[in-house]
Amino acid sequence: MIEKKIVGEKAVEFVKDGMTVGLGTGSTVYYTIIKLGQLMKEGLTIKGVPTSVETEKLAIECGIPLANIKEIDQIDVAIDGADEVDSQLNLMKGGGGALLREKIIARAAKKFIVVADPAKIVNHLGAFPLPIEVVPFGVEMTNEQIRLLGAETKIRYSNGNPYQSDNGNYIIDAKFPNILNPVTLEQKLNMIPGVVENGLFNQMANAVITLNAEKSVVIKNRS
Ligand SMILES: O=C[C@H](O)[C@H](O)[C@H](O)COP(=O)(O)O
Repeated sequence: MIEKKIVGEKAVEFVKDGMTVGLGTGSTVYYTIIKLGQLMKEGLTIKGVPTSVETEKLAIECGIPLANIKEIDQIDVAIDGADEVDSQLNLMKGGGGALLREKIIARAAKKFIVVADPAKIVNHLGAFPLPIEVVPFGVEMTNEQIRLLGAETKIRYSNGNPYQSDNGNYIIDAKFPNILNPVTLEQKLNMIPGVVENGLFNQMANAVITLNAEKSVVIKNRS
């Protein structure tokens, strides 16, 4: 999709020589990673910190050297996609199942930049089911606790088996009605035993790169 390519490529402007860069997961940041690979051939030097096995493979294919996660002293910028972005720049993420590593890297980064085609921009989060990473043990009980918060839930499946994240966990997709208070919901979900992390990234994005109605690139900064 051309919109994803435009916003994905624009994000490389936040990357400067010598930086350690958090590399998100998905079909939008894909274009950022490809572009960074091209720029490296022209002399840019960076190290990447991938948020998934899929992104790790892509970064290697693109010739981006990977930082050793145990030795990183700082991540200068992390760039990632989103499934939804609200007017406060709160995000819903995890459609691709990578939310846990993505959240760890985004939190550690000095700057977190989001690339989102215009279809991702919403007034309130919640049209997209919220991905929640849970440990496999007792998944039905964890699922029930999430349901009690008012969601319709589904354990995510892939090829007839529960989908497993890169961390060996399961994902529950939880359809809440409009999420009017994402901060409270994020906290409530993470208090449920068995929940590892959820896909609400509240007040984390420093900027969101998207397109306006005229298809021009706009950068929304969090106030
Ligand atoms: O787990 C996946 C990630 O949170 C993605 O960043 C998110 O799903 C957006 O992906 P895409 O750019 O493919 O729409």
